[in-house]
Amino acid sequence: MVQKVAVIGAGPCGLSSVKACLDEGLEPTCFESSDDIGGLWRYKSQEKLVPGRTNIYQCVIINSSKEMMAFSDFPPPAELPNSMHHTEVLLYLRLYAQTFSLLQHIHLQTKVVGLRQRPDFDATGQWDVETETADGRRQTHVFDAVMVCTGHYTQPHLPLSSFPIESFKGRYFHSWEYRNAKGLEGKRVVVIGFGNCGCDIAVDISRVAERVYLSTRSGAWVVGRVGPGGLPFDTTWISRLVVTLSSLFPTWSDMLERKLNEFVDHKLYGLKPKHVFATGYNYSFPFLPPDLQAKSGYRLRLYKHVIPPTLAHPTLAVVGFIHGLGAINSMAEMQARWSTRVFKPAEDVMVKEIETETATMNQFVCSERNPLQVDVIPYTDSLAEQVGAKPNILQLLFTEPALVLQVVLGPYTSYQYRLSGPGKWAGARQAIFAQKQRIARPFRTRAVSEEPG
Ligand SMILES: Cc1cc2nc3c(=O)[nH]c(=O)nc-3n(C[C@H](O)[C@H](O)[C@H](O)COP(=O)(O)OP(=O)(O)OC[C@H]3O[C@@H](n4cnc5c(N)ncnc54)[C@H](O)[C@@H]3O)c2cc1C
Repeated sequence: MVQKVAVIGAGPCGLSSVKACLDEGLEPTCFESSDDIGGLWRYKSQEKLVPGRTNIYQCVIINSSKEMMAFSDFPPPAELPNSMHHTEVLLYLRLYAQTFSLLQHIHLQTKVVGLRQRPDFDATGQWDVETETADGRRQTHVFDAVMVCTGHYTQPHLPLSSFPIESFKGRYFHSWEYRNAKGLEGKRVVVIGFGNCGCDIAVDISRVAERVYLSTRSGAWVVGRVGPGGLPFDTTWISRLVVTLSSLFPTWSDMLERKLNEFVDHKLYGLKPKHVFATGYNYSFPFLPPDLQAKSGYRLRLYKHVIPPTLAHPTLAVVGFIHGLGAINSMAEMQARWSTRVFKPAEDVMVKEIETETATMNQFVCSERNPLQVDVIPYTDSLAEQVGAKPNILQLLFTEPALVLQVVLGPYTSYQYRLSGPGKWAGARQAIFAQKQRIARPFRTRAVSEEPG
């Protein structure tokens, strides 16, 4: 029977996994390679960047809302703004960890360097987890189950093979390295990539640079956080503007061969540009057994995006390795709750579902560049249904009409998944109306923006 669970990583997904284990009466031990919790949400200054670790830039503000980022049983304090700065997300995560006494289960500066099925895995489902502490001490521990919560923004994807970059004399770097616009004052900068990071960074640099070009392969809609007159958002069609050198030319490589030299030779603008590659990330699990590795750019073959279907026991869960429109936290929290109560249908059932789902998503949402996408609500609902936590809107309509209005008309939040079934939180109703209440906890702890990495 599963009792001892290793949780790898103490970012948002690791924290909610530790909590899910505790809720189910399991014994979690969380290994975190850095010296603090918070994962991606701990901003590190340039000199503290460690290859293989997640990073954010100084200006990161969440791209959803604080209610969408909330865990289902922990509404963010009313004092926090709707569009939280990364320091406030970190604060929220610290409060979450403190409130549910998660810290005592976390071993900091302890990196997982190996994960192997034990020789008697077919009988026991157990794993050998090899860890290394900051002072180089290695240890192997036996666990009944493992939850991998290591994030996936650690390995910058630099598409240099499409760029004759050797002939480019300006400076270039990936958004992973970007901290702030310092050093870009008065420069001409090309930001390549039109995702969240690309847009954020282009805006940030535009405050000090002489000119910023944002490069995209295709047009897109841009939705502002606040529109004119305080309306919630404003939409602007970004045509294939300058934005893009690549739109001037059919392919990216053409673009660089023909245009970059002009930049570099100062013919076009008379200044060397800088390039910021906001071109996404590769992913891998360096410590996983080879048969469970996935090729970058491919969807992992995981049942419910969590469990490898081919293992004799469902004792390995990958949490938070997907994304969709919205926040990761609530989806990942549901994955954690689901995997701690794991059940295992026959292998062929899992494989069939993976194939059907992959085909559907490839048709509508995913691409080779974006293979981790899911349809958030149906996906989270499907997990919730299996742990008995899917909200029954019809029933709620009679018992909690105000709540239904919030669930149906309000922002997509995770509170609705604590309304019934196991793990039901008595305060879920209050959580829905969290904006109106204050949390009786010291809120103004240290707002951390610079931390040791
Ligand atoms: C710039 C940027 C902005 C974002 N903005 C948003 C947003 O607004 N809203 C949103 O929902 N999401 C956003 N995201 C996505 C973000 O990744 C998730 O919100 C969230 O941080 C994922 O949590 P995680 O726990 O999976 O990973 P992480 O936060 O990356 O944490 C992983 C942890 O695992 C540890 N770890 C890794 N390997 C090991 C190992 N071998 N042994 C031990 N520990 C290990 C790491 O040190 C780290 O602490 C953003 C991402 C980026 C890059």
